[in-house]
Amino acid sequence: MSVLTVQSLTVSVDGDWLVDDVSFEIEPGERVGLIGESGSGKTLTASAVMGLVSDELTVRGSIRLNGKEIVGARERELARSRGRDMAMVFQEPMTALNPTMRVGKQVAEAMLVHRTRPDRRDATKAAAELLDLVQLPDRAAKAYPHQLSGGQRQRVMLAMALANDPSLLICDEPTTALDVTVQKQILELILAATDDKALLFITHDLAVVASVCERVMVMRDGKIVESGPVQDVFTSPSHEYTEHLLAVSLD
Ligand SMILES: Nc1ncnc2c1ncn2[C@@H]1O[C@H](COP(=O)(O)OP(=O)(O)OP(=O)(O)O)[C@@H](O)[C@H]1O
Repeated sequence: MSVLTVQSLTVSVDGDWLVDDVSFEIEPGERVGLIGESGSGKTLTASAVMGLVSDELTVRGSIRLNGKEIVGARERELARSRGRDMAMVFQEPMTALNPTMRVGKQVAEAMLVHRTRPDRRDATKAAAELLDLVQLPDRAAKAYPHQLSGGQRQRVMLAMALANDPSLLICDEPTTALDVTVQKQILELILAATDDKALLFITHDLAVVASVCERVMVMRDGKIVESGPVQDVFTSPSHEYTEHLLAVSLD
């Protein structure tokens, strides 16, 4: 069974279609890239999957995570899945981290809130192991977010996202704000950590898609205009918009 099945997803505001009849599936262990120019609807698609679309927008269609419907689900149900069955890493970790809590504690809290660890002692130990997994030094657990570099903060976000071993990980431009060396390290961590998971990876960077994903979907004006194996789409695009994206990325 697919981890994620999206069928005829639309997101609209006042009759404007921001996401327009989008359908796709992601299997366990599959890494799928979502590319497209700014404003094409990539983040909205991911937000709809996470059940995080703001109230003024209307979401229609079906999004099933491990068979469970997300569209129309109650906030309580969604909150139970978010951070446990599905997790998301954003471009700017500062907005997702609590500035007043040491990062080790934040990672532990991610587990305690979902009761995937029996007690705080156990969660603290697991948090230290996760921070080690994302190659942060031991002392990082005691740091506040502002005391870490952008790359280190993104490692914390990844540790938090992985804390409850979600079956779906969504990364939305996770490395865009980082320099090339750090970007490469974080991408390697994401690759290593998502071996058995479904990964939806949003980016502007086609080279990143080529190094991370097996399959890619190209979005334009809220629609998926082309999708397929990365190799096929990038070497012989069938849509003129994909050709355009490829040409722009080579500039
Ligand atoms: N709450 C909202 N109300 C109205 N329009 C919105 C809202 N949220 C997003 N949009 C619009 O929906 C469109 C798609 O936005 P989205 O953030 O999904 O684009 P994106 O492809 O992720 O772009 P970027 O790469 O710049 O992040 C944009 O035109 C945006 O202005």
